[in-house]
Formats: sequence, structure tokens, C-alpha cells
Amino acid sequence: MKEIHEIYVKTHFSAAHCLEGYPGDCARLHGHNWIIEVHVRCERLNEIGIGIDFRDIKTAVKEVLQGLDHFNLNELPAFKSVNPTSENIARFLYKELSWILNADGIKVSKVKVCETPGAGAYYWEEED
Ligand SMILES: Nc1nc2c(c(=O)[nH]1)N=C([C@H](O)[C@H](O)COP(=O)(O)OP(=O)(O)OP(=O)(O)O)CN2
Ligand SMILES: [Zn+2]
Repeated sequence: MKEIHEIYVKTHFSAAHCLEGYPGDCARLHGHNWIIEVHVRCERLNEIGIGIDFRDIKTAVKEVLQGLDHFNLNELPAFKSVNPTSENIARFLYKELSWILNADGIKVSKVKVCETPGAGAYYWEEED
């Protein structure tokens, strides 16, 4: 049996977006305070009982969110060819954060993105 620890950090960023092709008011430019949760799966704890330091996750998240915070997401290269939906933002964050955080026994396991407290999207990857 493997013992797994999942460590997470919750934060937010503010930005504008519109959803091209959306049949309704979300096709117009509007803003959200997106709420983000980043989950990191750890197979081991260090000698003081830490899988990955919350601070390391927060630093990485801050670095990546700097590229989104207070921008019009539709104008960013990451969302030139895909709409900045919660789904696509979660995929973008997962991939960027995986580059930074993944290490031996440490893996970004999922990212949750919410536009409102009650609605959002998770993204994670699985082997085929
Ligand atoms: N699966 C998804 N559905 C929708 C997304 C999305 O990213 N993924 N996004 C939107 C729009 O961005 C919209 O602005 C958000 O809609 P909604 O959650 O309904 O937010 P409201 O502020 O309009 O909330 P109310 O509950 O209607 O007041 C739409 N769908
Ligand atoms: Zn929206």
C-alpha cells in the first residue's frame, strides 16, 4: 500500500474575459475574481513531516498568476486559440505549475478553478 498526501493551496486572481461563441451575456467582456485551488500529490514526507512546503506552492502559483492577474485573458497568448473558460484556465495552470513543481515523488495532481463560489472546473491528467 502506498501512503499518499495531497497538499493544497487556495488563492484567487482577478481578470476580464469573454467567451467567444457563447450563446448569451458571457460573450461580452466581463470580469471575475477566479478562485484557484492547486493540489499536489506527495509520496513521501521529509524529516519534519512536510510533503511539499505550502510556501513553495504559493510561490509557484504567484509566479504563474502574475501572467493572468488584471489582464484581459482573451488577449494573452495562452488563450488566443482557446476560450478562457474555467476548464481551459485550469488546464493552463496545471501545465505551467507541473513544470515548476513536479519532482521525484511530487506531482501536481489537480487544479480547480471557480468563477463563482458555486461553479467551477477541475483539470487533471491520467495515463491512457
Ligand atoms: N463549464 C463552464 N460554463 C461556463 C463558464 C465556464 O468557464 N465553464 N463560464 C461562464 C461565464 O464565464 C460566466 O461569466 C459565468 O457564468 P455563471 O457561473 O452563471 O456566473 P454568474 O455571475 O452569471 O452567476 P449567476 O449565478 O448566474 O448570478 C458561463 N458558463
Ligand atoms: Zn465569465
